[in-house]
Amino acid sequence: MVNVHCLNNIASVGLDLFSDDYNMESSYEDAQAVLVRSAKMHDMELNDHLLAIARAGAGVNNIPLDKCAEAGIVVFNTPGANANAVKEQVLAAMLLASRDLIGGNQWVAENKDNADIAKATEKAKKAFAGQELKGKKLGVIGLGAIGQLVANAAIALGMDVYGYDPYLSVNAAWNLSSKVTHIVNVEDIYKECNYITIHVPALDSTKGMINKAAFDLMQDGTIIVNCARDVLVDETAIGEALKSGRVKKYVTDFPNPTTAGMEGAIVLPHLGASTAEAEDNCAVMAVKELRNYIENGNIINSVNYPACDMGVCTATGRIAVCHKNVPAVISKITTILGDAGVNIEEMANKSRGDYAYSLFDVDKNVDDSVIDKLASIEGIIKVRVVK
Ligand SMILES: NC(=O)c1ccc[n+]([C@@H]2O[C@H](COP(=O)([O-])OP(=O)(O)OC[C@H]3O[C@@H](n4cnc5c(N)ncnc54)[C@H](O)[C@@H]3O)[C@@H](O)[C@H]2O)c1
Ligand SMILES: O=C(O)CC[C@@H](O)C(=O)O
Repeated sequence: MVNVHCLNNIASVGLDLFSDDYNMESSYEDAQAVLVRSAKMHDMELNDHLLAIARAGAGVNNIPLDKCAEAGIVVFNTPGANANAVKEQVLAAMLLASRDLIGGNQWVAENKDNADIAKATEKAKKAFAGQELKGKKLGVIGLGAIGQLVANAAIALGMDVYGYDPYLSVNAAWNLSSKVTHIVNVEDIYKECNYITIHVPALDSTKGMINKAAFDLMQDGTIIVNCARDVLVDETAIGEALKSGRVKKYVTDFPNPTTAGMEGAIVLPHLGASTAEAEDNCAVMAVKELRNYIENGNIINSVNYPACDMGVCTATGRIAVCHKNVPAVISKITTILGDAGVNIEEMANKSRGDYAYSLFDVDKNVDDSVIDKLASIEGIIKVRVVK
């Protein structure tokens, strides 16, 4: 039985994919597999028997990735599974920032008892007039799963789209409309665009990237949309930019003591991925990733270990090894297996930064004493008999 614990609500269509070999009632302390959305895991204990964490979503800044890698815990996310939901919210955000639909709706609610509301409407409505998206310049910072969908949708709405992503993947580039202007210096986005939307992960290198220096380059009346993470924007500086009129509206999906109630901000309660479709997609992908890792040792869509996929094991046994990316680990493993009379029928060895992962399909069951010898090799973090 494999113990599974969910730290957040995970859609049942995903959880239903676990077979009877999984115990869904496990506590966090006893879990071998954890499913999580936004729960903050940085201060949580990581148990020795924890094998994997799957983030049903894109952002993994709530998970201590290095600490997990060091403990041989493979962390997965679900790339692209909620991208359409966020794209649709970004379009809504740009529209809400362009037309005062929120103010207009509030006016109607406040005047609901006025018998002459229809007449009063025609006088009052000029206070809520806005501007169109068509023909405006949109800067998209980060052209991954979400950014590329936003860029393409904005092209379809008649916007002039500028895209910036120095690390753009080949796949993302293939999916991007050729009408998107490729920007190599993000400052050009700040200078040129009427709307700017950000879709990059929260990393040390991206925190505060939209800051006072960026606002100083912008035109008066720029609209900023942030459905990525609050830390990407210097929110003290954006408060000042809203007061000065440099920024006309700040739409953010992340309420915090600085943004909640901020004049000129439209603050949403982290709803970007909150559609039934996105929640289902994320849950299904996350559970499939966990099952593939636990049952086959395969790693697909990890954010702290390399991809490594040998399919379903057809040999007698399979051993999975999380280890440091240092010389001679593989030769030491093969020597120990060879000395034990175990033949390796197939193997894979992949690395990612400081960490590596290896799978060995072997011709006989390996006893515990051999596994203990493998585990004692310097640089080996975790050894698991998958089959
Ligand atoms: N509001 C929500 O509910 C919600 C939902 C999903 C994702 N998100 C956030 O959005 C982020 C992006 O999601 P995604 O699915 O598009 O991820 P992704 O990994 O597919 O795309 C991120 C892109 O950012 C690019 N990038 C990294 N550093 C950059 C930089 N300094 N400048 C420009 N580009 C840079 C990468 O090359 C990549 O193409 C997530 O990390 C998450 O924080 C929020
Ligand atoms: O799980 C959620 O609701 C939010 C997910 C989102 O922030 C993400 O990074 O994928």
